[in-house]
Amino acid sequence: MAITLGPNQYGKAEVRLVTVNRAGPVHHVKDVTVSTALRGRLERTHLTGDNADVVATDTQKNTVFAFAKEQPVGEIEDFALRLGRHFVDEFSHIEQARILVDEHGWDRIAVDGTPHDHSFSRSGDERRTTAVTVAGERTWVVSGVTGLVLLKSTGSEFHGFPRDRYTTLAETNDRILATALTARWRYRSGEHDWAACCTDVRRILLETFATKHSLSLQQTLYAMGEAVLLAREEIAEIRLSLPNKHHFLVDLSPFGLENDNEVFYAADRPYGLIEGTVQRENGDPAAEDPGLAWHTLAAF
Ligand SMILES: O=c1[nH]c(=O)c2[nH]c(=O)[nH]c2[nH]1
Repeated sequence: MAITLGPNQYGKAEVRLVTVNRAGPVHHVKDVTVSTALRGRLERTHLTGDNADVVATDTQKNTVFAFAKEQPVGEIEDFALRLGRHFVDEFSHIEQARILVDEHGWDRIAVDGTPHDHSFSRSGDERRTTAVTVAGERTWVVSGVTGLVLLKSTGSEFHGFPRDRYTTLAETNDRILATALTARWRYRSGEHDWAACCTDVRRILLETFATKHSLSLQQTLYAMGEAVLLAREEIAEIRLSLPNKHHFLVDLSPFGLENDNEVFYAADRPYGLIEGTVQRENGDPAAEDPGLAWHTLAAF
């Protein structure tokens, strides 16, 4: 039986990088987590242990820090594109680089109502993300937000689903709808105003979640994605992952109390997980291989 090396990649995962711009008395902090992954002609190290083609993961990590000094990090998409291009251009046996960057937000602490020059509080769990793939001359940018925790206390129903002998869920015309949203959108090829687009996508996602009367989380998912694609020409497709953070009405009848949709048990797990892609019908002719933009390795 012949055995061969399948798809592979390697890199440094989760480099924690913080930069401080000290150009003036008002400091600016950039806090990111960077993962690099390189692919290419890497048979030699796997098959023989000859490391002549291996850009050490330690070197990859150092490159992240050096790049952050040589030029301001700027938008995470631009930083990832610079890093990815460097690895592919610098090393002939490296054919693809995949750079993931998550940005952690810091808010200025207000002192007597005035934003402080150099003191910050963490913005919360929400993060802006990007996944850049550089393959030869081509690049793909998939950006997103994750950890966006949302809740609406009414305006959500769920009924009409099939009932079999295992079904116990009550139909409802008024429930809490809550989620911790992850959205990732693939840009059409080209340079875009990454920050402005991200801000607008986030606004659209929130406004649609708030205003769309929901008959299912699936319907809400589609409405959110559709609204983004209608508003932002530069986005080819958007993928959404919406855990259904169930809020169960507590039975207060043992205590002689009526629960008028006011007291809930917020369950931790299990949770429904609703995921989907919203895309343009005629595809994105600019992207020859959109799959490359998304995947890690099939096996992982
Ligand atoms: O919006 C929902 N979609 C489902 O598929 C589902 N399934 C379930 O039990 N509750 C819900 N809610």
